[in-house]
Amino acid sequence: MASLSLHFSSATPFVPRATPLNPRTRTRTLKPFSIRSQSAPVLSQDDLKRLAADKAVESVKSGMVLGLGTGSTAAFVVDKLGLLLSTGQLSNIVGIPTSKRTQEQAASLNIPLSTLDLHPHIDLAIDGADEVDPNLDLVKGRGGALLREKMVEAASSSFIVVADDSKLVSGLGGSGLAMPVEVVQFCWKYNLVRLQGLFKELGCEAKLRVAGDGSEKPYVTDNGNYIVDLYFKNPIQDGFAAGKEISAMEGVVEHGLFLGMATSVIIAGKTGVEVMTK
Ligand SMILES: O=C(CO)[C@H](O)[C@H](O)COP(=O)(O)O
Repeated sequence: MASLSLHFSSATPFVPRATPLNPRTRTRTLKPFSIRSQSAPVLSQDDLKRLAADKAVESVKSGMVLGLGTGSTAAFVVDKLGLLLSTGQLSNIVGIPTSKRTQEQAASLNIPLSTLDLHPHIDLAIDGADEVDPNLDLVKGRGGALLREKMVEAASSSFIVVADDSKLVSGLGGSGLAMPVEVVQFCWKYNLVRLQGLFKELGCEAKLRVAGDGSEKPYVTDNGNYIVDLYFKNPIQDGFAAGKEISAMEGVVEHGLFLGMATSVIIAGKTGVEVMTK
């Protein structure tokens, strides 16, 4: 894995510099930049998300078919695309949204939209993530859009992930937050119990996601399914094996392990923006 770092401050311009191979991670920082700085600005988490989003949108060219992700970071990407289209800095873009939420946001910004049926080959998808490990493998879907996200991102020639540095983990499932599995409504409890049993040794607790509107009603995805959230005490050792076993369960529609899919990950942290590539 290689990475590109942008260290920011209130001063400009960026000044290219060389970085050595990191012996611990065996990664090299590519095309790095440092900055003549006085003091670093204080950035909120939303600032970081926007920085990552803006950096990713630099890869968008007029005429592209784009996968539009879901979530608060992806929403900054959609906002920026809307702005660049409205000012004529981009043109002839077609967006394939990964959720009804994103579809509504993009439509409100006059971004032309289409579907995977009409555009089965996507040039570039940009989306957020819930966890990013050192191999650029991901957990996604805490926003509930994992099925459409996986379909759209799998159909994309490039997939750029945008996130703030709170999403970095050393092993997937290691954040202690949910790893979602989309299941059909029919006998969801049967699958919840089976999923929990599958990961017994990782101290897994499985919970049905609720709507979050104050009621105990289940959360229903854009595809009419439920989500079982898996909480792990210990990280998943072999994501591919885990994904295969989850997918083999009848009634499981999709899981939130996005393995070998990201072509690069843009991470914004308090000290800069890092672009990690394989
Ligand atoms: O997978 C997702 C939605 O299904 C999101 O990309 C993920 O949850 C990250 O969201 P956010 O940018 O709001 O932290």
